[in-house]
Amino acid sequence: MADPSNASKLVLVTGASGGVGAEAAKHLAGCGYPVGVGYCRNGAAAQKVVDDIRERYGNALAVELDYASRDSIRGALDTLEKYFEQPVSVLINNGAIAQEKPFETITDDDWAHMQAVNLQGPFAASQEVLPAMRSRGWGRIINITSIGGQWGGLNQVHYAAAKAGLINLTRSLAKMYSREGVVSTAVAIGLVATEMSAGELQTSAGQEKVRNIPAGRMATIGEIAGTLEYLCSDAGAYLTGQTLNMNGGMYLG
Ligand SMILES: NC(=O)c1ccc[n+]([C@@H]2O[C@H](COP(=O)([O-])OP(=O)(O)OC[C@H]3O[C@@H](n4cnc5c(N)ncnc54)[C@H](O)[C@@H]3O)[C@@H](O)[C@H]2O)c1
Ligand SMILES: CC(C)C1=CC=C(C(=O)O)[C@@H](O)[C@H]1O
Repeated sequence: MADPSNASKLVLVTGASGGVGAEAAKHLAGCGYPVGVGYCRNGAAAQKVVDDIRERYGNALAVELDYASRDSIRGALDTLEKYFEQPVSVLINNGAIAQEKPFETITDDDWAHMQAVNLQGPFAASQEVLPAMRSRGWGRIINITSIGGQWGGLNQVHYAAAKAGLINLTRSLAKMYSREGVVSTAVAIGLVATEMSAGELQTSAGQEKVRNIPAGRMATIGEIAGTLEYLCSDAGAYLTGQTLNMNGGMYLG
């Protein structure tokens, strides 16, 4: 349900043209937050998310944001601040790439690009939003990470390493800024059916992985968005530096 006090808390969801990010953007708009819908390439899909939000809930704006470029991150934040007349109060670092390939064939460029998008991007975006959050004494940085970053990778070791880094970045941010009201958390997803997991889910190994999930199924994007709603709220203020395992029991660490 929409909370009127959320209107003064601008949310930016990166990589929100589809999948988890699009659902998160819509769900949080439904809670009364103004929402920046970040996209990297698919501007038309991001605009559809925005149109849907404007029709059903409130205000949203699509902004191009490529994690591989700090200028792009700065440009997106600038556009949002001008349009909504407030800085970003909730940053959801959701955008990411995946690349399935055997460890022996990962090149230096593959590794560097993976870290640039999946770890350096969230680092830079966090750095850029922090000054305004600190001066307001309220902020949320939520990093979408992966079970791969917890139990290690097999088919995408560089992805798993970047996602592990994101968990540690979350802890460091929490240690440094929670006292000032800027809370940092991570959500580690096990498996959810999106464009990212589509290839893996077509393989017999992927289907076996799903069969072995203790909950008996993958997460839904709605369940992940519901967790994000809690983390954005004031009720979630004391939950900082933690990684929430949205994995149906696949990993219990
Ligand atoms: N799908 C799964 O099973 C699964 C499992 C574990 C973790 N995750 C994580 O969930 C998050 C959402 O992924 P999804 O499953 O919705 O997949 P998705 O592929 O639909 O979404 C990823 C989004 O990131 C965007 N993106 C790609 N390159 C980018 C860049 N350079 N800068 C900014 N954004 C960029 C894409 O355009 C896309 O919109 C990701 O962080 C992913 O790592 C997903
Ligand atoms: C996307 C996700 C759950 C995932 C991460 C890491 C893998 C790996 O083998 O390195 C994949 O198996 C995949 O399940």
